[in-house]
Parts: sequence; structure tokens; C-alpha cells
Amino acid sequence: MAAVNLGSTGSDAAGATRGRKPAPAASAPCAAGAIVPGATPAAQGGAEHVTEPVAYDAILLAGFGGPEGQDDVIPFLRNVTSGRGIPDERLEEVAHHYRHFGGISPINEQNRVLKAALEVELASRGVDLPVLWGNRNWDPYLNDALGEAKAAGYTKLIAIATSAYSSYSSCRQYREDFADALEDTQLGDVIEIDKVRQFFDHPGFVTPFTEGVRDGIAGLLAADPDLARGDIEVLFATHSIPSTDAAKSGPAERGFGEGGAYAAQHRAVAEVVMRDAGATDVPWQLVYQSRSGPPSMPWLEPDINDAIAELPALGRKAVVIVPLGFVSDHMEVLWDLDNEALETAGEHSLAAVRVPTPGTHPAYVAGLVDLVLERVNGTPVAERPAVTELGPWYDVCRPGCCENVRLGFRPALAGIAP
Ligand SMILES: CC1=C(CCC(=O)O)c2cc3nc(cc4[nH]c(cc5[nH]c(cc1n2)c(C)c5CCC(=O)O)c(CCC(=O)O)c4C)C(CCC(=O)O)=C3C
Ligand SMILES: [Fe+2]
Repeated sequence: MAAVNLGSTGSDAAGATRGRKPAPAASAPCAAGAIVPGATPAAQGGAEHVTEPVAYDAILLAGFGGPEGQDDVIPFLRNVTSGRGIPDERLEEVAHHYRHFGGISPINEQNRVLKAALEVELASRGVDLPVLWGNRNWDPYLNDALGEAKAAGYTKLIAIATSAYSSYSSCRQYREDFADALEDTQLGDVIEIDKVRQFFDHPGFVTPFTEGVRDGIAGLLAADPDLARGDIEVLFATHSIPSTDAAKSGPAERGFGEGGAYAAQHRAVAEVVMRDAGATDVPWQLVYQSRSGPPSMPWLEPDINDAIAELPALGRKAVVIVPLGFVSDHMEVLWDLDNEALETAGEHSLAAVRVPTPGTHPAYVAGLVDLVLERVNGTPVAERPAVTELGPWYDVCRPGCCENVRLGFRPALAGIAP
């Protein structure tokens, strides 16, 4: 199967190893890696990776969106939760997090800064691709970005969603919203949108965390000469999701164990981070945060605060909190980690540090441009960097990938139906 990376282990720019991806057990017959130019990926007979060059007109930076004033907070939360059955008490609770910061989520500003950093990086590498920015849940919306594309005459966009892992919320929902936006703007016959692969194991995304863990451990040790490495626990934190979403988060034909592809991707990246930070002697766990939904519905556990409360009984004296699931210091990080989790650590007399998110780390910005260029150039799969054996992830989402069994799902781009 030409599209699957069976290449030997090699070194990439960040010094990490490129793994082998096992061939899917029972996927549909796979076309050759190359696809027919001009046709949409869905018409490609099931290719997992697109290894023909594509002449894109622009990059679509697709964000989550966030409120930028007190009056935006409730309308924003209604956008995010429309049709979800999120209890009103939960909305009130979340509104309070935003109110505390003047009703302003930092996420839009972070995406403005990321867009500018991408433009600088593209220019410095001589890549002539404009960056359009649109959000799923707040102004500027995806529809606005498509309006800009139309005005400029762009017809072929390559999307970067600000979300690294596979799950309904972090992958398919973006792809559904692309399809919705094309329908809303009636540009579906004019504009095509492809999407770069999930980049959880791209070295550009992983390197900032590796540096952060190394620095975090060193900082704790420097601050307390009596602290031993085994006294520290590294907690890799990511957004909890409903267990049913997690189970559906990978391609239907591959098994990933407890928590589906979503948890497996986080565990695999955490292991690489610990190894590359030179910290295989430091204990670590994957933990979850920011759950919502009714208490009767199972979500991925343990919650970070519960995990922290258990640490003294394990003999730990300090904790390094790594926001492994997040690309920037948005509300989930500022509130749920810097406010709540650090407070929980204090209540249990643990020294604690929170590692930075990728933000606009040069490796991350360059990595996002690399992800675009591998699609522009149709880079062979064996040459695409991936630090875990799970990747490089699919360019075209697999059938049944990232479904939402609670809500049903809508038509989506950049994948194979359903
Ligand atoms: C996997 C995942 C990511 C990471 C991937 C990605 O980045 O997309 C993420 C990111 C984010 N989530 C965010 C905000 C919210 N998420 C909510 C609700 C939910 N998130 C979920 C999952 C995820 N969420 C889920 C399963 C729900 C329950 C509703 C449902 O079943 O679909 C709610 C509703 C209230 C609540 O319940 O908390 C809000 C306000 C913000 C913006 C922060 C800011 O403003 O700075 C960001 C970046
Ligand atoms: Fe969320």
C-alpha cells in the first residue's frame, strides 16, 4: 500500500525519530499514493495521503473563536453549545470564567498573532500564499474568510485548524463547519477546502512541550535542593471528551484501546516528550480537564484535580503540568490550569509549574508552514516528519473517523463519507 509509511526510522530536524505506521488491518482497497490532479480527495478511491502537488491559492487558518467583551459572552457560549444539551448551570459557570477576564478570551488575539507569524515565516521562505482567518464560533467567522477568498478570486484553500488531535471536537467538527460555511455562502461550486493532517506528532508541535518539560523539571529542582527527580510527577493535561466520542476518534478500521485514537495520540506524544526531555526517570500520567455535559454521561478521566489530590499519597512533592492538548494559552489553560489546577496543587502542598503552550514558538510556526508545503508539494509519505509510530496522520480522514454518536453528524469536507 503505497500511501502508508513503512519507511525506516530516521532523524528529523528536531532530532526525534520517525516511526513506522502499521498498515491498517482492514481498510478499503487503497488507491496508489498519487491522486488525480484537480479531483477532490473524496473522489480519489480512498487515498489516505495526497502525494501529488496541489496549486493552492491561500491558507485558511481556522480557529475556535472567543468573546472579546462582556456582551459577547453569552451569545458566544450559545454558539458553542447549540444543540448540545449543555446544562444552563454549566454555561453560567463557564461565563464566569470569561467575566473574570473582562469578557475577553485571549484566543482571538492569539490567532491574530499566529496569523502574523505565519505570514512572516511564509515570506521568509519565499512562499507566496496569503493567510485568511476564520473561526467556528465567533467573529471573524469562517463565512467571512470565505467571503474574502471569493473577493480575491481564490478557489483552492488549504486549511489549518488550531487543533492537533483526532476527535469530533478537534477534527470532524471543523470539517463539518467548513462544509456548512461553503453552503451558507453558496460558494460550494467555486471554492474547495482541503485540510492539513492532524499534527499531534509533528515535531513543530511537540518540540515546545519537550523544552517546557525539560525546563519545568530543571526549575523545580533548582528551586528546592532537597527535591529528587522521583519526587516530581509530570501531568499531561488535555480536554476531556465524552467517552463515546473518544471511542470513535480514530478510523473505524484501527483499534487504539481505551480512549480511542484521541487518548492513544496523547499517550504516544507524552512518551516521546519524556524521552526527549531526558526524563524517563520521572513518573508521568495523562489526565483530563474542562469536562462538561451531565454527570450521568461518562467522559475521559481522571480529572486533573483528582489526580493532583492523589499525588502526596504517592510520595510526590512537586508537579509539572503540561497542557499537551492545547495550542495556545486560551481560557482552558488560563482558568482550568493556571487558576484551578495550580490552586489544587497548593492545597496539597505541592510545588507546581505550568509548561507553555506552543503559541508562536518558532518551531511550531515553521511546522505549520511545513504541513502546508507537504500538501503543496505532494511530499512522499516516508519524508513527512512524525515523532510517534501513529503518524504521519491521514490527509483525508478515514470513513467513520471522529463521528459523534450523540449528536449525529453533518456532511464534512476533507474526508471520506460518512
Ligand atoms: C477536544 C476539545 C478541544 C481542543 C480542540 C480545539 O481546539 O478545538 C476544545 C477546545 C476549546 N474549547 C473551548 C471552549 C469551549 N468548549 C466547550 C465545550 C466542549 N469542548 C469540547 C472539546 C474540546 N474543546 C467538548 C467535548 C465540549 C462539550 C460540548 C460538546 O459536546 O461538543 C464550551 C462550552 C461550555 C463548556 O461546556 O465548557 C466552551 C466555551 C475553547 C475556547 C477557549 C477560549 O475561549 O479561550 C477551545 C480552544
Ligand atoms: Fe471545548
